Amino acid sequence: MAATIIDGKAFAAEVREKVAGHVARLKSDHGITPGLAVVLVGEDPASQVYVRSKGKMTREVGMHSVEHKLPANVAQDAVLELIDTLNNDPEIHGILVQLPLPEHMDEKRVVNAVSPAKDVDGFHISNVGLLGTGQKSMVPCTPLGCLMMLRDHHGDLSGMDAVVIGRSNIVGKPMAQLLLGDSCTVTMAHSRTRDLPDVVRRADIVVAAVGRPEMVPGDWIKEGATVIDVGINRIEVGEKTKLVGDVHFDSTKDHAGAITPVPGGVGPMTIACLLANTVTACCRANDLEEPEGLTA
Ligand SMILES: Nc1nc(=O)c2c([nH]1)NC[C@@H]1CN(c3ccc(C(=O)N[C@@H](CCC(=O)O)C(=O)O)cc3)C=[N+]21
Repeated sequence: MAATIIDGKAFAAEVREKVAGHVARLKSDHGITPGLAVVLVGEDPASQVYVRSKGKMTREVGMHSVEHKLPANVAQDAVLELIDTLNNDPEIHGILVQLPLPEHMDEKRVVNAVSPAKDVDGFHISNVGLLGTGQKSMVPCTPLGCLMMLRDHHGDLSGMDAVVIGRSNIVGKPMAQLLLGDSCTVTMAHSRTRDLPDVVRRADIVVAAVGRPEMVPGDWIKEGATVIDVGINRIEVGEKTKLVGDVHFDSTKDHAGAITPVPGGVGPMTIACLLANTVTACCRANDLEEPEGLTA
């Protein structure tokens, strides 16, 4: 059976439209404009592209958008100072520090300097702990976007067998927590997992988040399973480059139940969830009821 292609691009546009509605309501009813600050250190061209598209979409939904670009050789203390200023700025409800940071910086220290209430990436240890204990938190954007697509496709995920491939702090681990929260039976697989193909073959839901182009072949995927491909890998094909996921799409698309494409799957949802998290943070900061369906 041919898989349903889960259109992350269209879904993300719907999420952004919902966000725009809440932004309009916050402005008209409360005189509040949600604000997002993005901090970019260094000149990595790929990072610059993401930051630009984030800024554009932030403005499109009517939010206040600020970008801080710092040179790669900036002192860590200057970044910490900027974060402190943003933490205390009442017009800013969300702060994102683009990762990775240059080598000379202590990434944990910088990430944990962001006020947990404004931590729209959900990377601060307080938010990690809250998510891990099932308490209200800021939820990392990529796993949140994956969860939204899974809920939309399946409704209830309860009792489903989910395998997450990849154990990163930004995707794999929080993804597993969210799936557990929705009562899946969760297996975390990684580079040392024995018999990875057989582990993946059990899964009703496969989330691939390893960052290795097309490493999951179609014959690892159970007939009818749902495949969420988090990988965004740029590979060379002859003279050109193209984007591929962590899953080999062509060998999977004919027997999976559903699959997210790359591009146009998880990526656009990640940005939409960043905007959703900013609205959520803004509502919480102002003791207003937060929108339904935009958080875990
Ligand atoms: N603190 C932090 N938070 C992040 O969320 C974060 C980060 N740092 N560092 C960099 C990565 C990367 N990232 C992407 C988001 C959307 C697309 C996206 O929308 N991609 C398009 C394709 C874009 C293209 O054509 O290049 C797609 O998949 O359809 C890609 C990559 C967020 N990141």
